[in-house]
Amino acid sequence: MVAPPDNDVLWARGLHYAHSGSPALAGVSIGVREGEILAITGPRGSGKTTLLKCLSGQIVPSPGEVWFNSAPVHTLSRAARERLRRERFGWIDSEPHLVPELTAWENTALPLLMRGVGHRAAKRTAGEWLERLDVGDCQRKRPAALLQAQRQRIAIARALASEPTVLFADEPTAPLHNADRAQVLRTLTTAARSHHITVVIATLDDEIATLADRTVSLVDGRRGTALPVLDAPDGEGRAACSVSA
Ligand SMILES: Nc1ncnc2c1ncn2[C@@H]1O[C@H](COP(=O)(O)OP(=O)(O)OP(=O)(O)O)[C@@H](O)[C@H]1O
Repeated sequence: MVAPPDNDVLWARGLHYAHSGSPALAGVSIGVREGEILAITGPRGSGKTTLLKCLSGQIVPSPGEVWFNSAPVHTLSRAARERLRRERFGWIDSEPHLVPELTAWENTALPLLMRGVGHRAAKRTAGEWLERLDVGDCQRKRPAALLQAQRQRIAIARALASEPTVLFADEPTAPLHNADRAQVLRTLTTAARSHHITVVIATLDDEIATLADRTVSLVDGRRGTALPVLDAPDGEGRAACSVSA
């Protein structure tokens, strides 16, 4: 095994993965720089979710290597990978998975409380993130009393509140109305930048090209061809690129 470049917080080489014998990734190599917002795009079934799961240690590539902060992830035990995910990674799914018995603020504060943050501080932090995601007035409500779009905003607030080193977001705007998607993506990327959170985001939203630092496309489990560099009017997104399998 050859160690990855020092400036990549995440680095993966030659990732292959098959679901029950059906190939989903066919030799993807990728590096993610510290603080970068990297968008993974591609048509349905191109392997975006599988790539995020490999990079975040949820599944182990075979063959392939994943490194986090210059340490191998793919050789870790299941327990060690779970600890890494709990302590250093965040995950936003395409559907909000909230604890039904807990209120919005309790759901948002849960990862902080599990890390030993005091009740008062956790509640204050959760409240701030819920305000930022425009669901501050839902704090005392349980998921069943909320719209799916509100639940998703709470799930995003929960992921950001624990300030992970790397935040993985798999189609995070899927449950939102079109009108809300760009605003939520903007909030997510702005918050990540201000808190130095590295983001790897799989999305079909075109808006991401103007918000991400780089865009990598997947086609049939391989990296696609180069995309043109985009000049965002406000300079937020810095480029889009992708080359070779
Ligand atoms: N649990 C599974 N069992 C069997 N096949 C799967 C499973 N998960 C994904 N696949 C298959 O692996 C391939 C890649 O799927 P993946 O979900 O990674 O792609 P994706 O780009 O995220 O797609 P989508 O945008 O639809 O979520 C697809 O052909 C998909 O059908």
